[in-house]
Amino acid sequence: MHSETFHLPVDTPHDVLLSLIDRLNADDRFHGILVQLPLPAQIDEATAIERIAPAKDVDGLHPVSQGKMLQGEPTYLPCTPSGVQQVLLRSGYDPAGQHVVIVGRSNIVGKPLAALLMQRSIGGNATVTVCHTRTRNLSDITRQADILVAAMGVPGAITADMVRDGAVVIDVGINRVDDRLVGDVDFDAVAAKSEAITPVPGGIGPMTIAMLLSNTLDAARRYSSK
Ligand SMILES: Nc1nc(=O)c2c([nH]1)NC[C@@H]1CN(c3ccc(C(=O)N[C@@H](CCC(=O)O)C(=O)O)cc3)C=[N+]21
Repeated sequence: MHSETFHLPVDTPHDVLLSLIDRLNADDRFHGILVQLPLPAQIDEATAIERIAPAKDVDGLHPVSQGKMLQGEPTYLPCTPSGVQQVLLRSGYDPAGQHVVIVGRSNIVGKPLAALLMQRSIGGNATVTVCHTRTRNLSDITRQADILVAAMGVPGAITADMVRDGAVVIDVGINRVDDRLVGDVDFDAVAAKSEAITPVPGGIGPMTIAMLLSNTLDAARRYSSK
């Protein structure tokens, strides 16, 4: 697989980034493009993502991809949400009929994950609750979760008292604290009472990368068969 990383200076003008995306859209050597987020203030994130050709949107964040996913149409799925779905399915925790509580409502994790897990499809059919900074009595809700997904980006925010005995806990947080990588879950205390839990590092991060590669392989196959 051929891959190139374009490291642009933090003060890159908006139009320079858009021209690079245009160039990569038109270059047959690339079947997939990912614009690493977050972007600096002079760049409008939504405009940059919309500039990616939907056929090359292996990150699954283009509004066309997100719209199709919401409607249950085939498309590139966003990598972290589909990584969460796959780790559940492949570990024997089908979300169907389960109460999944997602804490966090970002465009990259919380919102698309809710849409994915509620679909009428394999890996879907969950009852989904989304919590966020304006949620009242958060721990009353998280304690009702069969599957609890921590995606708020606050180190150690999910403590043991917020988790039902025997729950399955998915930690999506990637926080750097004193040069160490930690998740959004207070791992040791929560691990002691949960049925299963994903660690950080070594959990959803590598699943995200695997889904990106899988989407890119699909993109290359689709390109060569057209
Ligand atoms: N457009 C876009 N799409 C993304 O998917 C995206 C993004 N922007 N911006 C940043 C976040 C973060 N993210 C990670 C993916 C894998 C690991 C990962 O695999 N981490 C390893 C540890 C790596 C280490 O030790 O440094 C692990 O969790 O085991 C981490 C972080 C994707 N993101």
